[in-house]
Amino acid sequence: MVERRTPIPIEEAIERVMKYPLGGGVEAVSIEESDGRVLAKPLLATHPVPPFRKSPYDGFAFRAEDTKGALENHPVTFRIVEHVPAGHVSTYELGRGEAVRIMTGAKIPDEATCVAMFEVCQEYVQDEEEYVSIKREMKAGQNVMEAGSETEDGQVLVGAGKVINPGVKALLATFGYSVVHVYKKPRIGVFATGTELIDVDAPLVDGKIRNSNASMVVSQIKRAGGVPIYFGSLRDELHQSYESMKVALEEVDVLITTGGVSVGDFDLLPAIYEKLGAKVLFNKVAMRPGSVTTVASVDGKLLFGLSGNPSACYAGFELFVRPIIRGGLGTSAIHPPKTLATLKGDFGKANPFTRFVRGKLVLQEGRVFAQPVGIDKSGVVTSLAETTILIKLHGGTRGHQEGDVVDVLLLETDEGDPHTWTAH
Ligand SMILES: Nc1nc2c(c(=O)[nH]1)N[C@H]1C(S)=C(S)[C@@H](COP(=O)(O)OP(=O)(O)OC[C@H]3O[C@@H](n4cnc5c(N)ncnc54)[C@H](O)[C@@H]3O)O[C@H]1N2
Ligand code: MOO
Ligand SMILES: [Mg+2]
Repeated sequence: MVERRTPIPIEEAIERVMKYPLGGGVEAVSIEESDGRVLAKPLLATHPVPPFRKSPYDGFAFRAEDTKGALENHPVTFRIVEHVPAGHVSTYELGRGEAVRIMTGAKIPDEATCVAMFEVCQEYVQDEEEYVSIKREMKAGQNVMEAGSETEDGQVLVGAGKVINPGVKALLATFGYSVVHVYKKPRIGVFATGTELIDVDAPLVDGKIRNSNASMVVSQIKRAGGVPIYFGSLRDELHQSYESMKVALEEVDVLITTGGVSVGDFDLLPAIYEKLGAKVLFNKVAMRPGSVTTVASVDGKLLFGLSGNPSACYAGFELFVRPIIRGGLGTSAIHPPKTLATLKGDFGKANPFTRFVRGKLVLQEGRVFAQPVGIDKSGVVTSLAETTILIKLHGGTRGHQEGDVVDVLLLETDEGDPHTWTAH
C-alpha cells in the first residue's frame, strides 16, 4: 500500500531545517579573490579619510582673511609661490598675500584656509612673476576637505556578515586590507538520481532524458555562495546509491540529491535514509511545486532530498538549501527577500497548498507587477530560464485573480531577509 505522508506548513519545515545551522569557519583570502564573499570581521577605518586636508578643486589655496573687502571692482591679488599637484606636499610656509596653485586631491598647505576654483580667479604674469586676483571674499574652510571629515580612524564602516560588493572592495583597498577574513564557503555535495538520466554530452536515447537538475543545482549552490561538489548521477539501485552517498557524506557539509523522494517503486531515498540511520525531519511540505522535498539529518549533517521534477527541485533548493548555505556564510539575512507585487494573470483554481509560481518582476507606469513565466507545472524545465522571483500564492479555498497584491520572493540578489517566514 502506498505510504500516506503528512504535509507540514512551509514555515515549520524551514524551522526544522534551521535547527541544523552550519559552523561557518573563517579563512583569509586576497582582496582580488574576495568578491561576493562575506566579511567575517568588521571593516574598520585604519586612518582618517581624507588622511590630510585636501583640495576638492583645481584652483588656488591661500588665507581666506586676505580676501577681506574683495569686490567686483576691487579685486585682491596674490603672488603665486608654488604649484602643488596631487601627491606633492608643499614645504613652503605660505605668507600673507601669497597663494599656491593647487590641483584636486593635493594636500593644502597648513597656512592656507581656503581654495578658490580657477573659474573665479584671474591669473596673470607680470615681470616674470605669476599672480592671481579674486573679486570676492572667501571664508575660512571654504572648499577645504578637512582631515577625517569623511571618517575617523577606528570607525566601523561595514559590519561582519556583509557581502563584499564593489563598494566594500573600495573600502578594503582604501584602508590597506590586501588580505581579507571571510567566512568559508560551505561544501555542498550533489548527486542526481535516476536510471533515466544521461549526461549532458550524450546523444538523446528513447525513454531517457539529459540530467538537467545537476547543472541547475550546482549553479544554484554557486549563486547562494557555496562550493558545489558534484559526485555524478546514480542509477536507481539501493546498495550502490547508499554506498556512494555514505562515502560522499564524509567530504561535504551538506549533501543534496535530486529525484527518488516520492512514492514510486524506484524512489529509493526513503530507504537510503533509513539505511544511513538518518532522521527524517519531514517528507512532505504543503507547497507546490516541491511538496515531496525531504530533509533528513545524519551525524549533524543535513541531507536534502530535492524532487526530481526540475521546477520542484529549483523551488526546494531556494526555500530550504539556500538559507542553510547563507547561514553558514555568517549572514543572518538568509532567506529570499519578500516584497509585494501586483499579480499578472489569473490563478482561479483554489489549491490547498501554497504555490510558488515561477516568474519575473515587470515595472510598468511606476508599479511593480509579478509576471508568471512559462508553464506552471512541477515537471517543467523551460520556465526556469526566465525565473527571477517566486510568486507566493497562499493556499486555501479561493484562487487568485489578476490585480491581486501578492508576496513575491526575490531570487537574484545578494540581499536576504531573516524574517521572510516570520514577519507578517
Ligand atoms: N503516486 C504519487 N506519485 C507522485 C507523487 C505523489 O504524491 N504520489 N508526487 C508527485 C510529485 S508532487 C513530484 S514533484 C514527483 C517527485 O518525484 P521524485 O522526487 O520521486 O523524482 P523522480 O521520480 O526521480 O523524477 C520525477 C521526474 O523528474 C525527472 N528527473 C529526475 N531527475 C532529473 C534530473 N536530474 N534532471 C532532469 N529531470 C529529472 C524524472 O525523469 C521524472 O520525470 O513525483 C510525483 N509523483
Ligand atoms: O513535489 Mo511536486 O513538485 O509538488 O509537483
Ligand atoms: Mg519518483
